[in-house]
Amino acid sequence: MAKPALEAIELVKTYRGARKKPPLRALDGLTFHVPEGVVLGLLGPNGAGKSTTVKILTTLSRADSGTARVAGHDVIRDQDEVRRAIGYVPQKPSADPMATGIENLLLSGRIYGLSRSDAIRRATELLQRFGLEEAGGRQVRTYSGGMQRKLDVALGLVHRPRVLFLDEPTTGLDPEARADLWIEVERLAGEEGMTVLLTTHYLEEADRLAGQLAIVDHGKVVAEGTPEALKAELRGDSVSIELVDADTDGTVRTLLARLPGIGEIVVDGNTLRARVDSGATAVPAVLGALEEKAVPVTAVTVSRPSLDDVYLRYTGRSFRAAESADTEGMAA
Ligand SMILES: Nc1ncnc2c1ncn2[C@@H]1O[C@H](COP(=O)(O)OP(=O)(O)OP(=O)(O)O)[C@@H](O)[C@H]1O
Repeated sequence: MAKPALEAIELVKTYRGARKKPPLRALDGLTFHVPEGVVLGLLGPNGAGKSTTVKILTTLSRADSGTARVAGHDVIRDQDEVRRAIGYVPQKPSADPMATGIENLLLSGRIYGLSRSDAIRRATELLQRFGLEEAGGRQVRTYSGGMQRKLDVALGLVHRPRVLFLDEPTTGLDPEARADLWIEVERLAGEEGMTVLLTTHYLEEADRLAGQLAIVDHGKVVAEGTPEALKAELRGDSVSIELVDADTDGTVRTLLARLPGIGEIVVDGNTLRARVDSGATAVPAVLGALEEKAVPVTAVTVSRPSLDDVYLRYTGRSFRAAESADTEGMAA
């Protein structure tokens, strides 16, 4: 088997609680192994522990326990080797907004020890590759969000790293800019054999880009595999029922649970989701039962298993519910 380019073994990280709050265990035995040339997607809602993992693997933070290796180097013992082997594109923009695109790239190249002429060559090459040739001479503050993000990724590539870390690379981008970056990430892994660790809370992004997907929940990897394999493990169909009124007393849930071939019923506001052996036979039965009890329904949809269903299976809640629960938690 090929040597893993990335390894995280039983990582634990606890943050001290702010002002009388209890300590927070951000990572709770997180483990994964990624072969060279693979895009690992770390998928999880806000607060799942994705950024903490990236910080530990990029030597910016230390785990309380566990080990991690990047390109064969230990993140504690061989920090310099790890830093040389990696490119890191943080969540927040990293380019100097007052400098031009080319100035940012040149500075980065010089910091990584390239000669002036090599730095110019590399900067020109990267501007071209990311379609930023024309904008290269302009101050970065005049760039669109998508252009800034492309420059951030270009900055992470100046020294030709073997492993690239992209922390939520497309958050806040419009669909077109997101699609552009997806193509670029695919090219890096496909044509250049680069190993990429990408964190995301977009199911669609994980589905499209991840050669290997790790679903992270409460600081642990709860499911791992290719998106296709994870979806294929779920047999049958998913049924989603939109009710006019939320099922606050659980009547509808109980009603559905009695029907044959229906399981894993989850209530999410006005929506009930369930797994069924066959959508074609389950839907008439569901509609009949609801009609009998005069429960008004807005819509019923049947779909093949999605990553959201995979998430639901392994965490017991839908991805959307996990995201909004976390946002509420943060606001409290
Ligand atoms: N420096 C810190 N001090 C205290 N708590 C922290 C710190 N950094 C992260 N946390 C907490 O640790 C948990 C995991 O955070 P982390 O940023 O790793 O999650 P994430 O999955 O990357 O989320 P997001 O998608 O929002 O970036 C969260 O509850 C977060 O509030």
